[in-house]
Amino acid sequence: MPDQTNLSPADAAKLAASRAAIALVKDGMKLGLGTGSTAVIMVRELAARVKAEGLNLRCAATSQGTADLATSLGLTVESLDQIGWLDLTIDGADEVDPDLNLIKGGGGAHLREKIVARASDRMVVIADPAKVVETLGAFHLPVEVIPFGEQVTERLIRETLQAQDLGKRPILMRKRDDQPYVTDEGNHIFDLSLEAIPDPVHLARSLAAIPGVVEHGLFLGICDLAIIGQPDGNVIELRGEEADDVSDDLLFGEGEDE
Ligand SMILES: O=C[C@H](O)[C@H](O)[C@H](O)COP(=O)(O)O
Repeated sequence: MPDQTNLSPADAAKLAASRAAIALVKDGMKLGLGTGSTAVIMVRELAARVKAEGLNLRCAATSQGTADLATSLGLTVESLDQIGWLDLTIDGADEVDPDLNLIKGGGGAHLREKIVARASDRMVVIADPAKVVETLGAFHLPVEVIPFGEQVTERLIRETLQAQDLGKRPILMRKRDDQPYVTDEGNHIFDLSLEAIPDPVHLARSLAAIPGVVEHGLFLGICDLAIIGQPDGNVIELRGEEADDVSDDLLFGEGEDE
């Protein structure tokens, strides 16, 4: 297992969060495995624990990349439909606000991630402190769209943003090697630079109502617990109503007034 002292502060924090989340895993559980750099650390730690303790788990992955990694490390990966319903999903996030609302999809996996998270009794987010924000939106909001008619979809997204006074900043099609980025489902992604999302519920509803939009990266009311790792190996847990005060400490420093 990696030694915390050899890691960058961000990776040490991700490792601390991963270890705390994995402590929630029990023998016989059906688990959802997230996607992204934090999830990679978590999957490696999980595989090490499964090997050491001989745990019997069934896992559903939120991306092909995670499925490949987990399988290569000896975890049992099945499709979500084979498993049916999950006890727990552990995933990273691009932003976490004091109400445990999230932006996800920086790695392009938010569609499968949302399906897997909603099919879980519990979703636990693991993150480093940089992911904790007061208001969602500094991170670009990923919106997965069907390639058919995507310029029309972009126009409808722009009109939606304008109607909510969010339309002044660019909408960029995500690219890889100068070509549109293609998701695991064969779709494309528009990244919306919004700076701040004052009413995530309103925006989420409006985006979901656009026909070519498959899924946006706002995860509202889905996360049950956020475990924020610290570079020194400690963790801070944000849950429900307590999250407000604790995330103030993370945002503004312990004991400081807002
Ligand atoms: O699509 C990717 C996922 O939503 C990731 O969980 C998210 O982007 C966080 O990734 P990372 O752990 O690399 O910061």
